[in-house]
Amino acid sequence: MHKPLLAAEVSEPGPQPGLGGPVIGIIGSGDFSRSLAARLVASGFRVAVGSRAPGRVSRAAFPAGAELCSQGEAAQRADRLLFVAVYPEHYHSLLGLSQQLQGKVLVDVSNASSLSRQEQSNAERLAQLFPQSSVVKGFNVLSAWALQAGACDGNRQVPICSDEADSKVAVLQLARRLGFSPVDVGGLCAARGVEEAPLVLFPSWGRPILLTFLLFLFFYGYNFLRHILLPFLDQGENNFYQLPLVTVNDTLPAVALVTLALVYLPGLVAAVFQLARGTKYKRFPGWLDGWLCSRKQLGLLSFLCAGLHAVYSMCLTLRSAAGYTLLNTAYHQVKAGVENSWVEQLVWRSDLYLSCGILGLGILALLAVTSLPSVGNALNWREFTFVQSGLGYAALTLSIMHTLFFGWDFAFFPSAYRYYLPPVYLLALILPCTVLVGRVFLALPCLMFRLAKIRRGWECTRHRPPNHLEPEATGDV
Ligand SMILES: NC(=O)C1=CN([C@@H]2O[C@H](COP(=O)(O)OP(=O)(O)OC[C@H]3O[C@@H](n4cnc5c(N)ncnc54)[C@H](OP(=O)(O)O)[C@@H]3O)[C@@H](O)[C@H]2O)C=CC1
Ligand SMILES: [Cu+2]
Repeated sequence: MHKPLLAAEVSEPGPQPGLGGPVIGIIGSGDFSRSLAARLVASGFRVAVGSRAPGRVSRAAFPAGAELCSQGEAAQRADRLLFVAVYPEHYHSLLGLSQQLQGKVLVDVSNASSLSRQEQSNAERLAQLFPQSSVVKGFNVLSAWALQAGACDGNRQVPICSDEADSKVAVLQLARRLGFSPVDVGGLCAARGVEEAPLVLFPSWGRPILLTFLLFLFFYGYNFLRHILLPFLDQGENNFYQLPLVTVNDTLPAVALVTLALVYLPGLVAAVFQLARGTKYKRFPGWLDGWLCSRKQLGLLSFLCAGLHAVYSMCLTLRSAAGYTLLNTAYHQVKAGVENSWVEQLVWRSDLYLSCGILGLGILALLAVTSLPSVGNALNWREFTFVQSGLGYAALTLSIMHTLFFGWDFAFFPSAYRYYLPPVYLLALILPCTVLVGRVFLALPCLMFRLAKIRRGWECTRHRPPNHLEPEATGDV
């Protein structure tokens, strides 16, 4: 019923380059206009770029298939779609074009200049200025450059909204033909959110960062209490010099270990849910969904803490305090007449924990690299699962071993529980060990086969033998 918005709409698979595809208009000749024109021409459309002063615009900046003309001419030449690539504060300067723009679809591509939900959206303002045209909001990609970037960015999602269904369909089709994945986000009242999306700072990182920060605060506070405050109050020991480096370095591995455990815990919880419900088709609770979606961020934060811990550890011996302690120990040893202070057991301990730590960090680095979209996309499904799950558990196991070797047998002596507080590494081990035990438990054949069946679509209620199904189906239970 709606008139074809693009000539190409009738003849799939789309307009042919140079063969007279539909004309798309663009008002404005700035950065966005140039990038859009290049992409439109490359996709086979003809383009009319309308400028206030076409003679002043550099012809070389636009592709050969784009025609530079006045704003009025562009409005007239456009078959139906016109992009408004002008800053919103200049929309009113286009009012003289109202006649030519009548009945046309105006695509508002502007981004918000600040985050303030109360304000009217730019698109709604444009719709008020041009009541005779229909306004569609869309194409809010991260930058004009992202718009131009070809195939590698092709799957980028672009939200699109409008109150006019026909016009919205036309813009959705155009976006698809330009290689984007358009998402219909509803009416023009959604425009404000669309305009603000490029301004939101790391939306998926807030909670993981907060969680990591809280863990840091907890472990740092615990270390401060156990190693600095209580010894000071109790025996007047002055260990405050440890605050900037030693205490931070005692805290970072604990945070890294617990955060890494938090990457793998939601997967186990999800498996338990599926086993208990006997189906994978029921939605997980919201908190679990959110947690599952934060695993990549948590993993990268864990890697950051582990990396910092490695750098801090390498600097430990550079400190003046380390030099003094070594000299003092040597002096005491000379006085006591001890010639050889080699303790075979402790030599093994330090070599083992260092080696496990280095290997664990190396694997974490590999995981971090494969979590980059460009690298992850190059792996097939099996490779990705192997790296993210198999190697992930290897990193977790090595980190636990690193901590266990570090703790050695000291945890078995009462002196480790100064002021009745267990050492921090013991606290940090609780969650990771629970995750590892949970994983081993799920690898038991009976659970593993049932879970594999569920993940292939088997449902316990549907596949039960009829005599089991009956009472439930009739509601007798
Ligand atoms: N959707 C997205 O992801 C992105 C959207 N944008 C949006 O695109 C729009 C244009 O951005 P961009 O191309 O970077 O900006 P530019 O400053 O590079 O270009 C703006 C153009 O507007 C034209 N214009 C028309 N009327 C006026 C006027 N009265 N005063 C000044 N200029 C006028 C000018 O062209 P001429 O002189 O030829 O008339 C100028 O080249 C903005 O609304 C911006 O928010 C920008 C980047 C990404
Ligand atoms: Cu360590």
